[in-house]
Amino acid sequence: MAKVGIMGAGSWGTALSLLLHKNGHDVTVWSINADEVEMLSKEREHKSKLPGVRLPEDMKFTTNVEETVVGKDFVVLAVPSPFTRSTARTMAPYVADGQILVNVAKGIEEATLMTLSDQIEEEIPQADVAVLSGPSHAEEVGRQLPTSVVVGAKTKATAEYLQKMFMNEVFRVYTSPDILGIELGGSLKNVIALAAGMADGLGYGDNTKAALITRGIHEIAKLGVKMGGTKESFMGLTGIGDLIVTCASVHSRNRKAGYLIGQGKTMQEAMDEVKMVVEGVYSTKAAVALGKKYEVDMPIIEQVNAILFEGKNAKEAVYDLMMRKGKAEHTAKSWD
Ligand SMILES: NC(=O)C1=CN([C@@H]2O[C@H](COP(=O)(O)OP(=O)(O)OC[C@H]3O[C@@H](n4cnc5c(N)ncnc54)[C@H](OP(=O)(O)O)[C@@H]3O)[C@@H](O)[C@H]2O)C=CC1
Ligand SMILES: O=C(CO)COP(=O)(O)O
Repeated sequence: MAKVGIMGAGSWGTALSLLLHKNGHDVTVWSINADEVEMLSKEREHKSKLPGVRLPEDMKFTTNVEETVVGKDFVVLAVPSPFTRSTARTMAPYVADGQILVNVAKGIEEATLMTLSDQIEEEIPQADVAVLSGPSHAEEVGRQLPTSVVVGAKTKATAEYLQKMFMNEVFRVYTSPDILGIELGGSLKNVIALAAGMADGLGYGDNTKAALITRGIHEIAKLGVKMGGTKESFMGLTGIGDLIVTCASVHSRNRKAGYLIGQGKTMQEAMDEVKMVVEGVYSTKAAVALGKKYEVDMPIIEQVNAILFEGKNAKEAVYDLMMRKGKAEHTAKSWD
């Protein structure tokens, strides 16, 4: 049995707490919100974020960071990306040399263009930072529906240790050394999922969605490989796998927000209606900036940015995408 701390009691933190508890671990969950801690301690269910999922009586909830970090075999960071750095900073004094921290959030810091694991390392240099990502909606993990994800770590030993800690008969965990590729796939897919939702909101069909998914992963992989990620990660669970589930699932917050925007709501109205974090909104500007920095053309992501932040109409954005100059699908083979 391991001692585990979970930073964040949103839908993902709650679902992973239950999974780790079911695996026999001793679980302490932190939230910044005292009301949330009181509610979870009393009701043993997160009615607004993970309804219908019963949490065990011996799971501890607290607002105390020290209690969640000190003496734990590993700590999971499950706060939305805009709060990753501030949360890591509050944890830093309590993290031991070599203590394993697993980031499960998906985002890129807009101001620095840093991945979340890089931010955590900057704030907590003594930590052994790993990531867990893949197609894994909290609602389905909470209901124990078969799910497969990837753990990325700097050493094989840490990756295999975490694989053992998280894995069970309904949660299959693969390992990978490609932390960068995993994190880029997980954050950039949210931008494409917003686009897929917008297409649904506009009343477009399955053909449109298939095109967005296929050309979307093309954009993500082009940028990701140029930044140093491995192509296989973008073609795997943390790339195309997560992109498919986020573009298609009724559970996706990004798809839902995109749908509402496609129906004519503003970005703020859509975010307010979804009520949970819409990470793609935060990753879009960073994705555009990375595209510019690495000189990678990312037309879908650029159109999402124009819709979200420049007031462009979603229908007009689709028209502009369709009417770009004709081009070859890829350059892997030519007539020459
Ligand atoms: N939900 C899912 O299915 C999955 C989510 N993820 C990723 O996990 C991350 C967390 O998402 P999710 O659990 O869905 O988010 P939720 O919106 O469900 O929860 C967010 C949590 O963050 C808390 N919070 C608010 N402000 C702060 C702050 N300043 N510092 C720290 N915490 C704060 C919220 O508290 P309060 O309620 O008081 O606002 C809430 O408990 C995201 O990056 C997401 O992409 C990854 C895979 C699956
Ligand atoms: O990353 C996720 C599933 O793997 C969750 O996506 P959403 O944030 O769009 O719900």
